[in-house]
Amino acid sequence: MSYHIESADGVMTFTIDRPHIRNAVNDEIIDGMEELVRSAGKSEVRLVIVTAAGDQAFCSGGDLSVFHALRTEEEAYPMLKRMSQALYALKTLPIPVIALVNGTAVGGGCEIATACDYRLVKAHAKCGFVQGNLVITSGWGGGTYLFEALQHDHALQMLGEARLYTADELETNGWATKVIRSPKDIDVFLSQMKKVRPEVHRAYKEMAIRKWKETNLEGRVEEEVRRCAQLWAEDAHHEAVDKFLNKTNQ
Ligand SMILES: CC[C@@H](C(=O)O)C(=O)SCCNC(=O)CCNC(=O)[C@H](O)C(C)(C)COP(=O)(O)OP(=O)(O)OC[C@H]1O[C@@H](n2cnc3c(N)ncnc32)[C@H](O)[C@@H]1OP(=O)(O)O
Repeated sequence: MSYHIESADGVMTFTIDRPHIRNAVNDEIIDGMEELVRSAGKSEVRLVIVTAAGDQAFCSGGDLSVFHALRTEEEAYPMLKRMSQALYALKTLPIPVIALVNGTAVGGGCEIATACDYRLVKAHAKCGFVQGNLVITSGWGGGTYLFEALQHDHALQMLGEARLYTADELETNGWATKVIRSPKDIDVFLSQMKKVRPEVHRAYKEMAIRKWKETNLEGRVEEEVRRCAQLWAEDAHHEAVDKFLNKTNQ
């Protein structure tokens, strides 16, 4: 199984489990994300954690060895759309959602983390919206969410530079809620949240969701998905992915 969903004490944890391929997202993980957002709707769940197996990677984005078979805009769009819908559902869950970024997050991995309310980033993790190196944009809604989360110039810079940022840089630009230097830091963060009753967290999350609905967040994500699908079909994108898969990009 490429993922696990566990529940304890009102906390539902989704773990991507493909460490050999840096926790890249395949169709099964998209199934899992859909299962997560369905299950997390239950009233006994008070917060969600999204993380991954091992300490090397949180997620390396879409599994290029699988999704490179999608050649045209018409073929790429359904995959991008489906994951974007799962992440929109994750983002608009009526409870806090925490990305526990246990290692490197790139491409769609950064999009998953950006769809969450909080990003707890382990000190050794490097993260970046590297899609530009593949001559595409973000395509799961993460670019749109980044403009919501960060000051405009910091978001545009992170997307446009297409490079890995250190955890300290991510704290400075506002992407990391907190840099995790020891397991105790996670416990402190969670116990502070648990001191406040779940209905209060829900009420605050409703405020954010109201704003996102009023500003047509879903429609803006759809534009992002469509633009990415167009770029996906270009030769320059396929050549860049060929280079990555054939290890000839250095
Ligand atoms: C599809 C949606 C789109 C979006 O909307 O955003 C995307 O997500 S596009 C994908 C963007 N992702 C990338 O470009 C990731 C590229 N990967 C890397 O840059 C690096 O692998 C890493 C994540 C920085 C990790 O580096 P390192 O620790 O040095 O590991 P390796 O590079 O040796 O990787 C180990 C192994 O895993 C394979 N791998 C890694 N990421 C992917 C991936 N996204 N898809 C497919 N395969 C991936 C890599 O090829 C290695 O394979 P082997 O050599 O066969 O062991």
